[in-house]
Amino acid sequence: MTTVPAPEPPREAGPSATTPAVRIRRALPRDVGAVRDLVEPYAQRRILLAKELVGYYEAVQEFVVAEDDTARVVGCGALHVMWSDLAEVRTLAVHPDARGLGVGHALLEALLQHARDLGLRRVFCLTFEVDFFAAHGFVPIEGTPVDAEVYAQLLRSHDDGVAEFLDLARVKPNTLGNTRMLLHLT
Ligand SMILES: CC(=O)SCCNC(=O)CCNC(=O)[C@H](O)C(C)(C)COP(=O)(O)OP(=O)(O)OC[C@H]1O[C@@H](n2cnc3c(N)ncnc32)[C@H](O)[C@@H]1OP(=O)(O)O
Repeated sequence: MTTVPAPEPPREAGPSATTPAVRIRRALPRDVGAVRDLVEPYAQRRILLAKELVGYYEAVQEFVVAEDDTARVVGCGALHVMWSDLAEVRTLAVHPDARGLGVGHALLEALLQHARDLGLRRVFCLTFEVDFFAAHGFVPIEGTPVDAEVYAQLLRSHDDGVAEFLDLARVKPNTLGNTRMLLHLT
């Protein structure tokens, strides 16, 4: 569990400098409703992958959330392990009121630290937010960064996110315009 200090005051016009501190912590099953409410508007705009409510409960142990000093969940993100050395950052979302204040950065850093703690070497993401991820060391890639044997194993997954990672035809409409990015952890 990490406590994130109060974000720096906005550098330009933006939310008030009185923005409360946020705390990054593991998501609990009771957070699922708030996480779904956070993600849903972005999913409707096809920025994030839509999920059924049951899907959030199934994945809750992959999630961290950011809560403000009123215990309101203002951000979330997940780390999904793909293979022995590889995971994907998923469902990173910050409430529109809280964007541009460092909450997304704090969530992503927590997920990347979790990846390091798990002994992973590489983290993938599929995103429209290329500059944000590039600022954290991700670089755009082409194709799927696994060998043919691992690719064949991953094809056995029923997970839509894995299908997107593999760039399968059935999920191409979900991924149009997204950039595939990879980070090598240090
Ligand atoms: C793998 C995936 O999940 S891809 C999907 C990613 N999610 C989305 O696209 C959903 C919609 N977007 C969002 O929810 C958010 O904008 C995110 C998650 C992309 C980023 O979260 P935010 O909290 O807005 O990001 P954060 O504030 O940490 O950083 C954004 C920018 O604001 C800047 N910033 C940070 N703190 C402050 C501050 N106090 N004042 C002004 N700017 C600031 C950062 O430096 C950064 O600038 P940069 O992009 O030039 O480096």
